This record gives sequence, structure tokens and C-alpha cells, in this order.
Amino acid sequence: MEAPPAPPPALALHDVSKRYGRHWALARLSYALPQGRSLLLTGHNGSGKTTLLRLVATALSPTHGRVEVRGRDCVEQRDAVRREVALLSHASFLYEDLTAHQNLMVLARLLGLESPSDVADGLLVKVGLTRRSESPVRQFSAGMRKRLAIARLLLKAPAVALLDEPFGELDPAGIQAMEKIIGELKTSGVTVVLATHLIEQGMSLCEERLHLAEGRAVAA
Ligand SMILES: Nc1ncnc2c1ncn2[C@@H]1O[C@H](COP(=O)(O)OP(=O)(O)OP(=O)(O)O)[C@@H](O)[C@H]1O
Repeated sequence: MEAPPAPPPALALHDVSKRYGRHWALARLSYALPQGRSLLLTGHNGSGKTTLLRLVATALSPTHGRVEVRGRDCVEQRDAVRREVALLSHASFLYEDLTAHQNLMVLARLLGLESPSDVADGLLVKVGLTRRSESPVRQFSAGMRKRLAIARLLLKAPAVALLDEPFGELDPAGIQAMEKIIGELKTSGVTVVLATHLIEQGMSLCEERLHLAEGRAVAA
């Protein structure tokens, strides 16, 4: 009997380059992250981490090469990939005039969840925002926005969670809560790709590491 085919990598980069104008942000990057593993992305400011995460999130397209999520091409199968990935980024894309609770309700309804209000309440407890759940987001601090953004990511329940500087702007309690959430994502089988300058924290959460320097993979 033939062995079943091996599952495709959670994330595969095939000779990926990305150019902004005349500047190459990523250059000929190849990498494969096996399913069941999580990836720590490191590198100095401007080394290409955010660019790579945005390519995987399908917010950008590569100039050359191919990016695949669980065997699907991020350009040709963009919609399918978008259903599987979620990006926690610097720009949090929250609705400023809606409350924290309403922000989560918009997505919960879009996803057709049962009892969306209860789900939103539960997530606001998890990220420590219950006391401000009825405040409009425009009144939120940077750390509060980050907390709400991770709640929204959890609501989407992605197969691959792309976390760009998830600890930035958070207070010590927020960092602890974020570490717990990342641990829970991993336990529930989500592939985590984590870009951070907090290398110790990142190393304790991820099994694999990709270190970028000027858009190329190098030994850390
Ligand atoms: N929209 C853009 N237009 C032009 N150049 C860009 C754009 N976005 C990023 N770059 C450039 O691409 C390179 C990689 O940037 P990127 O944001 O991916 O790095 P990073 O590793 O995430 O940095 P940081 O640690 O500061 O967040 C940098 O030289 C940056 O100036």
C-alpha cells in the first residue's frame, strides 16, 4: 500500500522577491515551515519581516516567486488563503466610531456565528477589555487597540495567525495575556508566525526561526 501523501507545508516561500520602487525589500527567499510548527521571524528594522507577513496575508503580491499557505498560492488562490490567515498588524483596521463590542459584532455577524454577542463578550474578557467594551475605539490607547485587534483575530479563528510585533504597546499584564493567547493558539493547532524584536519571548513560543537581513535569510 502506498503511504498517504505528506501534507503541504503550513507556509512555503519559493524564491520570493518583493520590490518597492527600486528597493528590494525581500530577495530570493526560499523557506518551508512544516505543519504543526510555529515560526519566529527576526531581523533588524527594515529587514523585511512586515513585508513577508503581508505577502502571506495576501495584502501584497510578490514581484517574483511564489508564496503558498497550506499548499495554496497566495495570488492565484487569494480568496481561499484569505479565509485561512489572519494578520495582527501595526495598522489595526478597527472601526473608530464603533465600540469594542460592536467591532467584534461586525465580524461575528459576517462569519455567521451563533450568539455573536456572547462570543464577543467572552473575547473581551480574554483580552482584558470588559470595562471599556462600550467605548468607541477612537478613545482607545495603542495597547487597548492591540488587545482588541487580537480579540478580532481570535474571532476569525484562522488556521495561520500572522502576528506582527504582537507585544508592542502592551503593558506587562498585556504581554502576559498575549503570551498565553499565543500558547493557546498553538495548542489548538493554529500555525503561528511571529515577528518580534523580543527574541527571548519569541524563542520560547516558536520551534522554528527565520532571521532576515536586508530581505535575505541568514543564520541568526
Ligand atoms: N510601502 C513601502 N514603500 C516603499 N518601501 C517600503 C514600503 N514598505 C516597506 N518598505 C521598505 O522595505 C524594507 C522592509 O520593510 P519592512 O517593513 O518589511 O521591514 P521590517 O523588518 O518589518 O521592519 P521593522 O522591524 O522596522 O518593523 C524597508 O527598507 C522599508 O523601507
